[in-house]
Amino acid sequence: MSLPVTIAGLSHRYGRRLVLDGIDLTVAAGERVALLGASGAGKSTLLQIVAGLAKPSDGVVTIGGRRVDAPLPGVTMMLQRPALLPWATVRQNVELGLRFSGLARRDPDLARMRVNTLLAQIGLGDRGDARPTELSGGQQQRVALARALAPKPDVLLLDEPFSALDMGTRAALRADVLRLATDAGTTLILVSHDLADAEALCTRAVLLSGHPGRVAEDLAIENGIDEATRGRVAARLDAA
Ligand SMILES: Nc1ncnc2c1ncn2[C@@H]1O[C@H](COP(=O)(O)OP(=O)(O)OP(=O)(O)O)[C@@H](O)[C@H]1O
Repeated sequence: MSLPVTIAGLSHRYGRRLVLDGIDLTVAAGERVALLGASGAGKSTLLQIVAGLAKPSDGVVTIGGRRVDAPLPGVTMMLQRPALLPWATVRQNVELGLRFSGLARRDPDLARMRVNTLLAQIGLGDRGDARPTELSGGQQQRVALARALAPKPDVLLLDEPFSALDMGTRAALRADVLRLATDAGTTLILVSHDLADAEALCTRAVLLSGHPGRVAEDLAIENGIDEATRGRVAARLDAA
């Protein structure tokens, strides 16, 4: 299942500093949207609020009609650094996603099968017993992706998940995310300051201008973008 995300009249302050101002944004069920903006535009703050990890100063976020004021089941987040448990195996790290969802307890056989399938899909079918430290950075990020996708989330939130990776690994992981998210019809919100990430994964790009972050442009990108738009977006992303 996939669910719509609605952000209405959202503003956020850290202390007295306004970092997000009057954000209105609706992401349809199954839609894949990139949130782009220069460093400090408030992208991560907005994603954390959508994840229920922070409360906005003003405004409301709903997912599937349900108001978000704490993390909701069915919503998973993947960060720039994989944050795997170093003492647990690759398999146990992926299973963790299912413990939170309750599937591991309800149906251990199905849970085991799902973990095996995911490990095979990310090319680590034979590394389930390895520790994260025995894997490369790209492989660790794949495990984090498998963990985020294991509970078959309705909404997947990605915060710069590719930025620590080299170009080859980045392209491969983007392809993994795209395949797994489209197969499941997952609603996806990707935070990035890289237009190429957005073009690889998303059908729509929302640009935040900075200080405070406001929606500056909302672009359909699924059929590519023209050079003038590309230049304008690049200039905005470079603006610190
Ligand atoms: N916990 C915090 N306390 C105070 N200020 C914060 C906190 N987190 C972020 N900020 C500030 O809020 C603003 C927005 O930060 P945020 O991390 O959301 O931006 P971003 O667009 O994700 O940036 P980047 O691309 O560099 O990660 C920045 O000016 C940042 O310094």
